[in-house]
Amino acid sequence: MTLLLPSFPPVTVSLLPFQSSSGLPEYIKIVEVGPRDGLQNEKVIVPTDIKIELINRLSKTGLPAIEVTSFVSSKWVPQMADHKEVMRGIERHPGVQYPVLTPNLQGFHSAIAAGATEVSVFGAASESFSKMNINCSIEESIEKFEEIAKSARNMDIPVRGYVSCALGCPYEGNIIPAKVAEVSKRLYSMGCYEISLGDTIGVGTPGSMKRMLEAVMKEIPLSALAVHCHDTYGQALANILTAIQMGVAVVDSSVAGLGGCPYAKGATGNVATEDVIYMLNGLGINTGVDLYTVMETGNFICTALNKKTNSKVAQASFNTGTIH
Ligand SMILES: CC(C)(COP(=O)([O-])OP(=O)([O-])OC[C@H]1O[C@@H](n2cnc3c(N)ncnc32)[C@H](O)[C@@H]1OP(=O)([O-])[O-])[C@@H](O)C(=O)NCCC(=O)NCCSC(=O)C[C@@](C)(O)CC(=O)[O-]
Repeated sequence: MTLLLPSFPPVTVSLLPFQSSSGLPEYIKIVEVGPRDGLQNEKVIVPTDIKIELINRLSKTGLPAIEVTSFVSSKWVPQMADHKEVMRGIERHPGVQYPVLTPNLQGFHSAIAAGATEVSVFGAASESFSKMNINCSIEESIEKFEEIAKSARNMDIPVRGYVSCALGCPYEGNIIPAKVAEVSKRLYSMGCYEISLGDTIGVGTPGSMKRMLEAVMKEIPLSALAVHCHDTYGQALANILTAIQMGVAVVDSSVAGLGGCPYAKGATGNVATEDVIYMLNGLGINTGVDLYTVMETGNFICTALNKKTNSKVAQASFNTGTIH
């Protein structure tokens, strides 16, 4: 596949582990969700070899975690039907985590059989969204996640937990921070090592992010929190900055800003990994990720999908042929 990237010198990513703006984390872990969240909503089925190549390229960027696929029903999310092939086909790089989504024990067992070494359960702070997304109530979902957590513990498999609709729901609108804190606490108590707070439909603002995090931080250590922002209303970077100013040091993002949830109509892509890295580089925060290689990878997948990147940084770099 020909890369259309203009020829500019590889960007020098500043890796300054001890130099960060006052009060901000020195290192931010980026969890790349492009191969899963980024692709799950694509209408045309992406060939399995493209998905595998996307993940292999992302593995060479310095990203510490890449969400690979979902072990969900292919009737619900046809794009993820090749989960086994993708999981088995990727090259695994030392030091990179490759989590996959598992909604129930059936998905967990298939994931482990296909070679998964980390799983994520995905709950919600909205009853309606839980029902629409995984066909059960929040309470029923917790029971299913507890079964996964128990099996995972016995097998030494780390479990990450998502809480969707942390800043708003496509069906119920406003979600109170106390509900987000309650669901987060239950996931954390069952053994999820990290709770990723999802602004599923990208309606949050720095104000609502701050109020929600204040509530969750009363229940869960800051070190176990991540934010997962969609950019529907153009607030994602501002929301992430708010979260990291409050001490959150794990950020989910998607290469080229791909993404959207099939059960959250109208929600656009996740915040672009390129844009997050650019902002963090500017703040002197170390991510260990090479921006230029991520941009090349974004170009690869956008070419394969025949779509324009949602990353403002990649767009600006293509337009000007340079990067700052
Ligand atoms: C959870 C289910 C499966 C329940 O779906 P269900 O219909 O209630 O399941 P069931 O247990 O009644 O079983 C019905 C059929 O599904 C099969 N089945 C049952 N479980 C599995 C499984 N794990 N893998 C494969 N197949 C499965 C099962 O074998 C059976 O097959 P049949 O006998 O009819 O042929 C369904 O609702 C589902 O697959 N939902 C997927 C939802 C999804 O993937 N949403 C997108 C990800 S969440 C997200 O994007 C948000 C996030 C994480 O990014 C954060 C944010 O932005 O907020």
